[in-house]
Amino acid sequence: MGEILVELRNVGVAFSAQRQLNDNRFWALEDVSLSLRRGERLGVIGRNGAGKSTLLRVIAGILVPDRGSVQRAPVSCQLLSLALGFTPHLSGRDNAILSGLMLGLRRRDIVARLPAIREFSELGEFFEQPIAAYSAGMTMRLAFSVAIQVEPDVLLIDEVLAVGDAEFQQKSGAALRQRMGEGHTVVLVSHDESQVAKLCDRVLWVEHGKSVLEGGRDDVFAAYHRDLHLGGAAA
Ligand SMILES: Nc1ncnc2c1ncn2[C@@H]1O[C@H](COP(=O)(O)OP(=O)(O)OP(=O)(O)O)[C@@H](O)[C@H]1O
Repeated sequence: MGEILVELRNVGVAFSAQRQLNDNRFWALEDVSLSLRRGERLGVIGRNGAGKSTLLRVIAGILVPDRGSVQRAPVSCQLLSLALGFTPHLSGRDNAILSGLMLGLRRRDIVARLPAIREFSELGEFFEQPIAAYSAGMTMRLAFSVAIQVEPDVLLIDEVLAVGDAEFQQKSGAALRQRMGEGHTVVLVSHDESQVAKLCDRVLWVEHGKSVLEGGRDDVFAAYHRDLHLGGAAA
């Protein structure tokens, strides 16, 4: 087994906006523990609002938990999410450079990869346009192209693969499988079970901010389906 890259112990995250509305703090994550090892392909499943995106942000180091602990080896983590990351008034090219810089690459190394990023994204002239003009699908193409070329140690994917058209979905899925085959570490949040089944071997099921079950893909899916069938007894 690979070394542990990120370890979460009994992590909880409360959001301040909802904290101010009433005295009961709202815990988007209540108690999640997880060890992510090098080369692992982990899927995260759970119903809407279960805390999956919040969990990815904790793994990425964007959110600092309000309780519990996070230990991270010195690795670069990139979060692919439509909800954050890009600066709207900058072009695709400049956003790609910024993303690379934030991942710790040297500017000249990022610049050397720009042609490949542009080509993979298939954005053409839009690559030079402010991304405020992009559709959700185009933003996803840019984010995915940067991630696949910049090669973070840990790639965290939040529901973005479903946004592209069928052709780009196939291409990004193939690139991801190749990346995974090379031993890269990936965490994928998705409601698309076939996507998770294709790309991940281990699955974490999260419900109401708590980890319910973590293990082999088939076992966790079987338990999740039993629970859905019973109307959410585990939740
Ligand atoms: N910035 C925020 N401020 C306040 N509440 C938030 C914030 N982000 C998330 N939440 C709340 O935390 C809970 C968990 O949200 P999260 O987005 O992590 O769930 P999810 O499992 O990814 O959901 P989905 O499957 O619908 O994308 C939800 O109730 C959500 O409304």
